[in-house]
Amino acid sequence: MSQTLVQKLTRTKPVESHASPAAGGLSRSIGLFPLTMIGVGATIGTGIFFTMVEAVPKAGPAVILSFLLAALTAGLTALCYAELSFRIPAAGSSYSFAYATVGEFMAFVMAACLLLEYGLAASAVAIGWSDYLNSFLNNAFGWHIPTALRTPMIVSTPNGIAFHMGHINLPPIILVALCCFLLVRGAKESATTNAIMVLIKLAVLIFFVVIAFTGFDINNFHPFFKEAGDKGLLGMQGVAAAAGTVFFSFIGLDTVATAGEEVHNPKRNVPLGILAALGVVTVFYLLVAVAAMGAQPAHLFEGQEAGLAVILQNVTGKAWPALVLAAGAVISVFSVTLVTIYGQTRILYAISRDGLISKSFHKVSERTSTPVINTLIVSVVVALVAGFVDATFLWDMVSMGTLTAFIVVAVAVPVMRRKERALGKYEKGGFRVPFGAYLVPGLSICACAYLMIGLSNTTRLIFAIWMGATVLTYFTYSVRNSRLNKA
Ligand SMILES: NC(=[NH2+])NCCC[C@H](N)C(=O)O
Repeated sequence: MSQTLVQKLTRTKPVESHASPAAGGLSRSIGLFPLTMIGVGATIGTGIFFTMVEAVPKAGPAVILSFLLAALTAGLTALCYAELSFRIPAAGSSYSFAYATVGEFMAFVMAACLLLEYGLAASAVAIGWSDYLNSFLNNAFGWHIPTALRTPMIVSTPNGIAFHMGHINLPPIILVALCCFLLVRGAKESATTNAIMVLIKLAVLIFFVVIAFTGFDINNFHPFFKEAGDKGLLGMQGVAAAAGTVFFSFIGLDTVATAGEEVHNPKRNVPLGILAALGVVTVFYLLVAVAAMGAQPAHLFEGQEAGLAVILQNVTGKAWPALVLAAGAVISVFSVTLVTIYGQTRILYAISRDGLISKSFHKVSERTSTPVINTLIVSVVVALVAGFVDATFLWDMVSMGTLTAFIVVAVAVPVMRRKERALGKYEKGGFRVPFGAYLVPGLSICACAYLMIGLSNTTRLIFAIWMGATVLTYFTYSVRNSRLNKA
């Protein structure tokens, strides 16, 4: 019996078909610890090394509250992801959640948001890596990478877009190639390499906290809020604005859910992995924020280019701690890029298996059990964007895509529970969002919508164009090739 258009747009994929991957699929090789490290690796990265410089001028010492607010927003979303990943442990993360609940069309829209959240983020993070590498080389050897080889062709200037012919940002391209090499070799190898890099970056942050605490002065916390006479937004308004800035540092926990088909015992490990990663990230960020605030007065943060490194230099009066920190940042951002590209390939894998995009994305190599063609295509696109485009274009689009994805996931929680009840299959046990099906997802939606308000009109316009292209693709290709047509 053929389906009407509305039936096609809202058809959902049965949960059972997510859970048991077909033969010739990905292999289960990742345990709880490396999985948690994937979450921490994807999340702690570029942001924490820089965000204080932008956030403290907005909130003053009350930036501590901004971190708590951002952690709360990220936490509400993480709870939703944890519940859904228990019910739908598939490689596609939020895309698969949407497909099982709000239907095929919304799942495809979600897929387009995820290309921003992962693909574009990978490019943006790789560009950040280039900056750290350069400052590390400069500090260590007094050598700069030549400007034409570390700046993009397409640049944003106060007067609009400018083209610098002959310029290419080479370091991020090399970084993406390295990540591609690792990811093609194997998921387990990549997870192990990642876990090692994560431990190094946590060690570097501990190093920062310990040294910064030796310069701790409680007076730096007075006055706690920005007061009348200060620049910018005051009191809690400043705190909220800074929370929007800090939030970026908390994105990435959902990467845990993209590993759903390569994890041992995913129904237990994926929810646990998300919550454990959230805990680790929150504790580290709060420690860093308190230590940094205690080490210098709030007004010093503004325009402090090298972020945390300068604080160490000021506290100790020596250059080597700053060097250690810069080296840590280089490793840290490497692991963010690696796992973000990993997440993107697994999401495309799931979409391709459902027939909504070309089949080549779910071809898995027999030798390495990794989706080789998929990984190559993703890497080339990520590398090209990173090599030629200015990062300022990218960050806001990443936030827009991510927040939209988070909202759809929150909607999916009550939909999923209802569906299971209706089918008489409500599963007891496992992880469930506390306080009923509506409170946490509802708060999560409000928090995300609030952060979205802060984004620029240009961002919203480009996002609308991107969505237009998505809808076009869906109607010209996906709706006709969906595997559910044959079901
Ligand atoms: N899935 C993602 N968008 N990952 C990118 C996360 C960026 C990370 N929170 C950072 O501060 O560097």
